Amino acid sequence: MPGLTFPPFPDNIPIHPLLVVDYELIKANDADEIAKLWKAATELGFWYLKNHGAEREVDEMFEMGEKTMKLPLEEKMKFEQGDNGRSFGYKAAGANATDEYGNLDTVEFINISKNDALAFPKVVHRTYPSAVNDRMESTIKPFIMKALEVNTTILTVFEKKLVLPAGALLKLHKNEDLSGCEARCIRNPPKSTSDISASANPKVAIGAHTDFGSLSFLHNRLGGLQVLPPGYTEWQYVRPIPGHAICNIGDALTLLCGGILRSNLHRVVPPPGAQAAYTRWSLVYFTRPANHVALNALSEQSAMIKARLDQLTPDERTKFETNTTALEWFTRRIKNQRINNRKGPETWRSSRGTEHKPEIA
Ligand SMILES: O=C(O)CCC(=O)C(=O)O
Ligand SMILES: [Fe+2]
Repeated sequence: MPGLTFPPFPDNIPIHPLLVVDYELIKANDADEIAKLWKAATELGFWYLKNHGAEREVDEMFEMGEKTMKLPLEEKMKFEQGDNGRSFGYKAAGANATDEYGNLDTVEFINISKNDALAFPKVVHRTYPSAVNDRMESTIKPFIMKALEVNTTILTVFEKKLVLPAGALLKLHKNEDLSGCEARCIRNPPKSTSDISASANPKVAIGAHTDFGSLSFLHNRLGGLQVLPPGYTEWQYVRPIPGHAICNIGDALTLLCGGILRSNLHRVVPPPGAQAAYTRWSLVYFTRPANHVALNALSEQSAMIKARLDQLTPDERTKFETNTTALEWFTRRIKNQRINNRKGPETWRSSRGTEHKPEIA
């Protein structure tokens, strides 16, 4: 995959421009860049991140992903995540619903826990296929370390902007704590030529969702990611830009800050135009709070978060007092997406997070 050239991303489709944030300037504490990051994180919840310094690690992760997905299905299934709401391990194509009707997803992916990667060869949560183990120290750990650095820098900015005490967010995301933090490499198969010509209503690869955790650090090469920005009724594509990561806020962070930072609805469809004939690879690092963290707004630690909650009706406010832990939140969402657990539309609804339009599929 690295080095391959793809047909261009088409111009004649609805595209949503994201703000471009320069990571080097964020690290240098540049006030204008921090203002841009804050605007992106509070208005849409998605932005491009350039100069993140992880390109080499990202390419190597895609190589690892390709090797892993090339293993026989029978071998990969030995490491399947299962139906109990565990995320780590392999997920086969078609194991998750993409909507309340029970349509199936088309992606396979491998999720590698941060705790397992940092402790390797010690097993914290579970074991992985050989193609993962072979690259754990040379590729996966370095990628995770880069992603952690990026996400820690960004969380530190948010902590200040939310006028939280220093370390208030970081201490909920300690490296040594057990958490749902994971790296995910995703493969979506190419569409056949007949599918492409009949693609007025393309099959959804990953259903509409908000991410579960705090921050996502995403890398893709082909189009297919779509966002539903506030006030829109039509999905908008996000154009992949070489060397630019896509970052977004997840539910856990939205909940902790009383909704000031936005966790926006998104989904993945087959790549647009001539790109649809290619296998689509993507890679995400999900930063999530430690398992024990209660997902309630931090209003006692920030007058800004408290003021935000005070503007809400009592009903709206209860949304930010989930009284569930991060582990319970993830387990519920993951478990109810699994098609094997489906009883009816209510199962899909039970998998929902803070989505502002849960009925949209
Ligand atoms: O593949 C992509 O571009 C996005 C993947 C995604 O949204 C996810 O895995 O949560
Ligand atoms: Fe996502």
